[in-house]
Amino acid sequence: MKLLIKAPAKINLSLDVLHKRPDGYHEVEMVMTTIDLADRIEMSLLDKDTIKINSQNRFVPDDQRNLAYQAARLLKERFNVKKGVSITIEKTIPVAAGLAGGSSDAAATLRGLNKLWQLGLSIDELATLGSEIGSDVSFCVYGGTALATGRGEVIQQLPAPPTCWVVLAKPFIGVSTAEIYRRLQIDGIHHPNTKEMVRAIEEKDFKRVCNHVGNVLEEVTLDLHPEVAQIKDQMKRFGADAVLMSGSGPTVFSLVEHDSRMHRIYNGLRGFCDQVFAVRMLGERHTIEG
Ligand SMILES: C[C@](O)(CO)[C@H](O)COP(=O)(O)OP(=O)(O)OC[C@H]1O[C@@H](n2ccc(N)nc2=O)[C@H](O)[C@@H]1O
Ligand SMILES: Nc1ncnc2c1ncn2[C@@H]1O[C@H](COP(=O)(O)OP(=O)(O)OP(=O)(O)O)[C@@H](O)[C@H]1O
Repeated sequence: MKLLIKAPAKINLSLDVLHKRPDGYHEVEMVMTTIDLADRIEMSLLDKDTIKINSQNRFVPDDQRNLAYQAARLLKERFNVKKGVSITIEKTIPVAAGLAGGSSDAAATLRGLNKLWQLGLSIDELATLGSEIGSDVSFCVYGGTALATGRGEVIQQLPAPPTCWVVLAKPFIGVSTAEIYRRLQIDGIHHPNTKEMVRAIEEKDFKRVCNHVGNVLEEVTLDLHPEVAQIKDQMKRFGADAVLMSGSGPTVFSLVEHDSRMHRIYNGLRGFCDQVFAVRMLGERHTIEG
């Protein structure tokens, strides 16, 4: 038996850090949404009781470091599964880019194996399990658009944001999420207005969404990698309606209403960046399966 499942990337429309917690994580308030840029995960049952990971991408580990492997192992251990699985990851989402690629592969693996191994778990149960793998995994289990709090694992669904283009550009660098959080100076943070972002989405007000994008990790990554600021400047110059770094970076995205400007930004950034994409947001939760 075989299953093919999509693992979409996310962007953070806003990302705020409230304080550092005693467990070392940061208490966050984030508005996240999935986009039409996805890895394809193929899962097939194995007679042998093992987890096999295959990927052509040289940056993707094929052992227990892979978050998809960790998802399969978690389900096997927790539910005493004696079957094996072969997981092939066709990577489209740039690696270590702030787009939750690994987290989404893990979430897709949880959803897929729930079917393949006939575990009968609810989506909420899968999301709770996902939080044991990484802070972004719970959101990725649901997909769609959400307000994420706690360390990122407390998910409150939101309606689809207003329709627009998302143009993404990733410079030739990778970023460590742990290092960016470590370097963040909590005092003196300029907090984005999360409530206003949520309201703008609920009212499908594109201009207001654009006015309230914000990411407190941006400054930290920009200090380390000035090329991220250059990409932001270029996108603004080419006419983006809003420009922001996603997650801990280094990928920068712009929100664009008009097709002509989307083309201008996309063509202007190609050649200058490692990878450039122009995609739509997926909107609400139910659209991500398949
Ligand atoms: C930057 C974001 O991607 C935004 O969506 C997330 O906050 C990070 O999510 P993630 O990569 O799934 O994070 P995890 O794998 O759980 O943690 C990686 C590292 O980031 C730091 N980390 C992560 C999440 C959080 N709320 N506070 C933290 O301080 C911790 O040092 C942790 O060791
Ligand atoms: N399935 C996977 N795909 C990509 N990278 C993976 C995967 N599993 C483990 N990794 C490891 O995780 C690291 C971070 O990769 P990933 O693409 O998930 O980062 P990210 O998009 O910045 O994550 P986030 O936005 O959640 O912080 C990589 O350097 C890689 O070694």
